[in-house]
Amino acid sequence: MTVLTVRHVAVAYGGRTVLHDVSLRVDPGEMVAILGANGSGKSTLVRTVLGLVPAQSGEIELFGVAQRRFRQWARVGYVPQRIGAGSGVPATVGEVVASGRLARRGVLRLPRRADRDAVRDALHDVGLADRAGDPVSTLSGGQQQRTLIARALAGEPDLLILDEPTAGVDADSQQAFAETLHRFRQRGGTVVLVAHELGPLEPLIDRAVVVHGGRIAHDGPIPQPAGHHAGPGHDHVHPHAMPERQGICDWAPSERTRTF
Ligand SMILES: Nc1ncnc2c1ncn2[C@@H]1O[C@H](COP(=O)(O)OP(=O)(O)OP(=O)(O)O)[C@@H](O)[C@H]1O
Repeated sequence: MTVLTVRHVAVAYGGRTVLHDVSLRVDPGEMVAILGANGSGKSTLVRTVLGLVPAQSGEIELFGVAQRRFRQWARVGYVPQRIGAGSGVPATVGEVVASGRLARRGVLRLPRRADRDAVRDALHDVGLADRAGDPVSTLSGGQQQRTLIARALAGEPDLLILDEPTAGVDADSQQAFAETLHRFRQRGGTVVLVAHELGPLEPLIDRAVVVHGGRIAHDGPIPQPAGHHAGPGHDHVHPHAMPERQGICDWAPSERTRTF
């Protein structure tokens, strides 16, 4: 069973189509990066998967169930594009992370030991166990982002969807984040990650999907930015041999695209 299947999906905002005939499949345990230039449609794709934006046509399935019939949203953790976890909210780190348990325990039931354990483990996982009592506003941007990731992890999701989680995040937090995702995957989790730069996450990525102009331009190994032929990840994929595909974005697609 696939974790996520997107078939021939189109999405429009106010009559303007921004995703055209998008198909994508994510299998259990995979870590898939969605790459592409600003405005290419990456966030729209994940927001559509989550049901936050309606699809005009096509089909989406989560864990083998059609999205319109899917009810197990607690199995999906989502970290949106940076919103600033502390913006105007006087909550502590521990409170923000505990809010990630609500979908699991229900609003009307008091937290049980399993809830408290999940919050503690998630805080520990992102390296913020000693900051649980601090107001989120006193944290650095990277620590705030880690708080949001801990909130998603506290819900013990099977699928984690992250939109630009490391954008503008300090190197320490990026490294801590990579280790967190590695552990999540070792526990059997599946990850879909929207990113501009992969940085320390690159070794964890199984497959890259490049979105260009609202279409999937590549689905396969991580494309190496043109000119990086001597880089350690270079395996003789030559994007410059495909003039029609050059200049798509920072990520030059390779010819080894995956079809399904
Ligand atoms: N709520 C909205 N209403 C109208 N147009 C939108 C909306 N959200 C995004 N768009 C437009 O849809 C297109 C795709 O945007 P989207 O945010 O999905 O791209 P992206 O690849 O995630 O870009 P970025 O990296 O800048 O977040 C862009 O042209 C954007 O201006």
